[in-house]
Amino acid sequence: MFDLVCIGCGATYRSDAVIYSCSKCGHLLEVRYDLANINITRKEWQKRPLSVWRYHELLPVSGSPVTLHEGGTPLYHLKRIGEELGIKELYAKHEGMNPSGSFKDRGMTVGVSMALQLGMKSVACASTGNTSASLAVYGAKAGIPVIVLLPSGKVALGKVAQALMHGAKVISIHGNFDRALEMVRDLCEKKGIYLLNSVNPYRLEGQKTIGFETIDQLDGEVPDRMILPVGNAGNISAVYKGLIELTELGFVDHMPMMTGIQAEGSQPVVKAIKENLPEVIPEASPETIATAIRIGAPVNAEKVLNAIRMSKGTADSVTDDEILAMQRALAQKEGIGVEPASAASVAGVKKLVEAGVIDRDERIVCVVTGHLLKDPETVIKQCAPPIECEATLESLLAALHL
Ligand SMILES: Cc1ncc(COP(=O)(O)O)c(C=O)c1O
Repeated sequence: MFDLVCIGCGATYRSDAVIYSCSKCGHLLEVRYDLANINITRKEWQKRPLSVWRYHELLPVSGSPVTLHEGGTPLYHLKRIGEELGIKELYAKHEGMNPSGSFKDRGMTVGVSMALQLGMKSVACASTGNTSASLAVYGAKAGIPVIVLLPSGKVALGKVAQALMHGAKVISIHGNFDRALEMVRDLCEKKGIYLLNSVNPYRLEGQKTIGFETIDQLDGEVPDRMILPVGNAGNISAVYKGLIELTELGFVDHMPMMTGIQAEGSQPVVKAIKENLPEVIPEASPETIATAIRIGAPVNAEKVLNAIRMSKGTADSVTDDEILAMQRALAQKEGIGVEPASAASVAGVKKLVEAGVIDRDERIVCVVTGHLLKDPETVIKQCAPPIECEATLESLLAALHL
């Protein structure tokens, strides 16, 4: 039903090969379906519950998946922030509402299911946090051992807590994420462990369903623009790929402009887009409060440049202050709690609208990628502490100035 195809030279690999990049030219692989033989209509999809698995005809898993009911996340209309920015149709797809609190679950339900399908006995990843939390959760559900490599001291507390509690072997590397990824790739190759970073083409298959759901939630309408925070650039590339499949199936007739937002201190993709470079030049020391996107050498560089350029989208960066201000705005004006990296997408809208790059008439969907509680330390630092109060009504009234 599908092949693994090299995005560089077009070499084709069997679907049961354990392989992450082309053995001939080294480029990344992607899953290609025989779309002419996919017998499904959008109407039939819509009869099923909104979830990753609504779209199983366009996913590689053949048996029962390892699932915790991922996907089916809300698409919120950002009325107040939209009004302030003069945009009528501004939406947030809240991926923090997945089982482990981030979009990674969409990738892991598919990735871990494929690990079992391929007969793998253990799985591993490097992570800025959410990937490790999600892999720990799905590894636990599948009953296979999980190894995760984290950049020491640079992972938000909630994510480390999840990886530990769900039973992963957690290794704290004295180096950044990019180095941890190199190490885990070597480890997996040498020890026959299944790699579940976003170089794994199956993970991206799960993540592409963000785009499918968005279109279903907009009653079949394609947003003018989809905006995502970009780190390793897997998610934006995945959503683009999925929407291309929908156009090839004739389910939609055009593509949204794919727009990537990075943090100012970690913006190799933005630089490549703005300077029209043929490739992304890695940054050696990325830095941002949004630790989830603190990545200097995105592995999906080639895919993201193609997604942004082919869809006539763009990329821009936002400062840490802009990220935190939008995190507070989402929490306090919309009731939507997201972690800093997620707020980057909406902060990017504000910047691009004010700069006149985004038209106020556009229908815009921001993907907010992870839940507020992932990074409690950054939250606490921004908020005044609770008011201490004696256990009497008098003290309470005084504390409330009433
Ligand atoms: C919350 C959050 N947002 C965005 C991203 C970036 O996604 P990608 O690496 O696919 O670009 C990540 C990646 O870890 C993340 O955890």
